[in-house]
Amino acid sequence: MRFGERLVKATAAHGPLCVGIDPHPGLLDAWGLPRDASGLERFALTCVEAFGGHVAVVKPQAAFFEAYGSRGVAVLERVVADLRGSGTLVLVDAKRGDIGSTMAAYAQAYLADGSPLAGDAVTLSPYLGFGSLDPALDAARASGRGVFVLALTSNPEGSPVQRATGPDGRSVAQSIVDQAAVRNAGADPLGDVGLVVGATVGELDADLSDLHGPVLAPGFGAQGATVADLRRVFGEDLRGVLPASSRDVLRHGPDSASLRSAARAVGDSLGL
Ligand SMILES: O=C(O)c1cc(=O)[nH]c(=O)n1[C@@H]1O[C@H](COP(=O)(O)O)[C@@H](O)[C@H]1O
Repeated sequence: MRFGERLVKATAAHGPLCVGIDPHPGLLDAWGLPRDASGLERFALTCVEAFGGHVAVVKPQAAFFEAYGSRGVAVLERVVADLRGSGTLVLVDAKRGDIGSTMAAYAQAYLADGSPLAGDAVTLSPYLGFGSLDPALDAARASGRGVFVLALTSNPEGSPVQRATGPDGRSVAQSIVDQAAVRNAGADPLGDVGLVVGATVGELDADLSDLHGPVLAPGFGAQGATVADLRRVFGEDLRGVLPASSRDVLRHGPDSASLRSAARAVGDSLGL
């Protein structure tokens, strides 16, 4: 089954919340874990126990694993495998983007069957040009996976770049939306090329109505965005929008039952 179809099924069963696994060093401290690969492993596997099979999508943030070298990457591989085994969709947040020929290697790592880092989808950065992502988009299509391309990010530094106007009068963000929409054309109910639009971005000034793809909306919780902000950004119809939260849920650890009920409470607060 294609990624878009699996996502629709997963959100129908569990609601649209995407929970992030972001093992910040400060969170390891707060959970009473050492700042090393063993602490990382305990943290990550507790998250797997808490969320696996209980939320639609889990998003491990690759940088926090890479920080511990090969042992950290091995933990990420285990997280990907265990979550997929539990039936939860895994969005590996690696924000990859490179010239096309190198992009093919990233696509092999994150989007090909048999690769230990390949979850169900990966985040991509389009700032070497949307077309440079083609090898990843092709690989995702071939293996039934998905991608989430940064369009309007949640950080304030993104805005001058992403809202800049190109020679054709469209904003950079709108041209990313439009190119993703071309890839999703004809997909029903949801295509496999998603976008990232921060819940904190305020006025959207981009038209998502032809996207036919999912939208990851990070910034919910710790970065200050609320349910009202989600509605301000996306309007009343939040179909296809996946609000994402990491620290606001993870601060309820290390008890896995408390983490799970925090995720449920945040999910319920969305009223979706
Ligand atoms: O692609 C992302 O996930 C992402 C895009 C964006 O615009 N802003 C953003 O915060 N993120 C990620 O979403 C997570 C947010 O974490 P919290 O602020 O703790 O909820 C981090 O892993 C960020 O890297």
